[in-house]
Amino acid sequence: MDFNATFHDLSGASVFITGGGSGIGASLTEGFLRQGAKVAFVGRSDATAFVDRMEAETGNRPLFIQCDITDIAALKAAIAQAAEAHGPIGVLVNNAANDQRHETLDVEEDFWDWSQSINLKAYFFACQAVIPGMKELGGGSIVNFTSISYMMGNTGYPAYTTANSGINGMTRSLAREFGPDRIRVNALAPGWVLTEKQLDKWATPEALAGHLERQCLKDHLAPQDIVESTLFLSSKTSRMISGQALVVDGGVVVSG
Ligand SMILES: NC(=O)c1ccc[n+]([C@@H]2O[C@H](COP(=O)([O-])OP(=O)(O)OC[C@H]3O[C@@H](n4cnc5c(N)ncnc54)[C@H](O)[C@@H]3O)[C@@H](O)[C@H]2O)c1
Ligand SMILES: O=C(O)[C@H](O)[C@@H](O)[C@H](O)[C@H](O)CO
Repeated sequence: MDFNATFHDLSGASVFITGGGSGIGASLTEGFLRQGAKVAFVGRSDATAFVDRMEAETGNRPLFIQCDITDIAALKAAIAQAAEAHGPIGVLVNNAANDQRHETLDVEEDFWDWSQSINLKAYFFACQAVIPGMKELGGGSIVNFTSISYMMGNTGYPAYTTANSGINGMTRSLAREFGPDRIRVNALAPGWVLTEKQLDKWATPEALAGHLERQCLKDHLAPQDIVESTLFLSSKTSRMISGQALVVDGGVVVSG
């Protein structure tokens, strides 16, 4: 993968990424590794082949910890393990999510709780778990992945869009509370990013064409298009940016 920017302070930084083994997360892992960061990531399924490939391609081996983030005790233990290996976490990227489609009238309580536990609850408790270490470090950066889906008023996954919106509220509140500790908390809202999963599951030619119609820029987004924005929010380059939502969507959501 080719990146333009170097963020010098990310070299040697202890970075924790949820869902860093596939989709956008895999590109994030690679992006941070190429900056020389010490990267730990969690995911549900074994990622040894990906870790080996990353080491071969970047010369920097990430630490993979198998963990289902709906198990908050396991998530906290994974963060503690990463901090033990790499030092206190200076950058947290809450990236893992699940955009499984569902109809409002079909949703049962169990599905709702499952969706919120991945798409919102795990985000909060990951933030809570890294904050004491960030205080020790004298600061840190948290990047919470959300989506433009709720801004577009998309249908077909209301539990997911509810969580996406909640992430922005949580981001602003934590940014206010921990700003005095120099901990920055921002959200990053991608547009439609053509990961293998999206291509496999939802990207019909009609849906792709309709979405491109709504973008100012007429190229589809790829996972690597999200990486440098994340590195920027993670790095001290953005030292006075906190409580914001950065939209990276090719210009679907145009403000003003
Ligand atoms: N791809 C898009 O078009 C798009 C658009 C807007 C926002 N986003 C956001 O970007 C982020 C990444 O999306 P993506 O498309 O790469 O998703 P993805 O489904 O391709 O990957 C998600 C990752 O999270 C992991 N994960 C999911 N549930 C988990 C669990 N319970 N425990 C541990 N790990 C778990 C998966 O294993 C995977 O590695 C998400 O926050 C998503 O909301 C994506
Ligand atoms: O993660 C998401 O938010 C969704 O999975 C995607 O479907 C796109 O964002 C949406 O299609 C944009 O219109």
